[in-house]
Amino acid sequence: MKIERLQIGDLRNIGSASVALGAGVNGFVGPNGAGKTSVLEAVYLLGYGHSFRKGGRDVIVRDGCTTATVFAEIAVDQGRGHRRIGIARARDGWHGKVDGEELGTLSELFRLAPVCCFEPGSHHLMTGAAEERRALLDWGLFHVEHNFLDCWRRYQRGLKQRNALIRTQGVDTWFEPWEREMADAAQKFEEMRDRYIGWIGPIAEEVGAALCPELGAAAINYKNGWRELDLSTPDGRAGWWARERAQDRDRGYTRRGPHRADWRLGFSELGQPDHYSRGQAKLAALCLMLAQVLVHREKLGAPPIVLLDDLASELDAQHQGRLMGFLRQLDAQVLVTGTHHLDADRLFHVEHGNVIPGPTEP
Ligand SMILES: Nc1ncnc2c1ncn2[C@@H]1O[C@H](COP(=O)(O)OP(=O)(O)OP(=O)(O)O)[C@@H](O)[C@H]1O
Repeated sequence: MKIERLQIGDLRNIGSASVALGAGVNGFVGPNGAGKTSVLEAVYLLGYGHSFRKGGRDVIVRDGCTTATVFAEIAVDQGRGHRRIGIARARDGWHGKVDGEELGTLSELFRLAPVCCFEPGSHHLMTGAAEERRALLDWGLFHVEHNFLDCWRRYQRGLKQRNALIRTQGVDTWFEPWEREMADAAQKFEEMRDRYIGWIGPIAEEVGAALCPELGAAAINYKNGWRELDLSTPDGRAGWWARERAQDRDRGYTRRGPHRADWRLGFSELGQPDHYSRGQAKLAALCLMLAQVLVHREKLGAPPIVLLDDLASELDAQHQGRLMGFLRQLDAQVLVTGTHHLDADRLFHVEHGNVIPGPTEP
């Protein structure tokens, strides 16, 4: 999909902006605090229903206003179809719309708006907690495997119930139905994760070789969250959870299962991901994101939208050049921000929350 027009209302310092985006690279240039990242944030909200920046949900709403809105006219099916999508952050929570219809759940909106983002905090993906990395993996699966969301939700519901029983000293027989439900859902979505890792592994290797050959060979390291337990036993996952109940009660939570899975991108010339420098962690995160862009394109026929925030301060000129060449080859729609001139197909000047098309002064 590609965004043809983006409309933003009362988001951060942007009162009202209507932006006609082009295919290819759209550059947003302006001084610090102008509102460039907020434009990217608006697009990100369509794809995730939350920001990539820290802070509560309400900080995105412009001071003194009640609701932040983002609407987009998008082209789908290689331009053969058009949809109107929107999201609003109001006092009572998030609201989504597709073609004028209010949505009961936002997942329909997210499915229409696949977005990948590389921003100044992306290095945390490699060096921070596993939760963010799992979310990234599951984002990829959500788009390419249609049953994923259903299985994932069933598993999360079961897990929540099991953890509640652990905390409230529930008797063993109450655990069994939830453990069976979790096992059924987990088996299905772990198969999907295995498949995804199988697809992305060789692609990540190629991306690493193209983007940062100096780091050596890239390889995905995936851990399924079971810490080597043999899942092929006759009673499988449910059996393990039953046998581990006593220890889980001691620890106060379910210690094993796909909710503890993790994945990272390692390089033959680097040490453990935990020891990556900030710059190395950024490159690894970028390679992982690009590999996801490629898997998405291969499975769904078109790449997701790519957001690159403050690229010039994140990557040196050589890596920037390789990245942009890569994205142009993929025919991805890119939104990139910077404080100086950007190499873009279409430029916008951003100042005091206004987004103005046209050439921009360096
Ligand atoms: N809720 C809010 N209401 C009004 N203004 C806000 C709100 N939250 C942030 N701002 C302001 O909006 C602007 C948002 O800036 P943004 O981060 O988008 O700028 P930027 O152009 O990307 O800047 P930089 O180059 O420094 O990263 C800042 O000036 C900030 O002070």
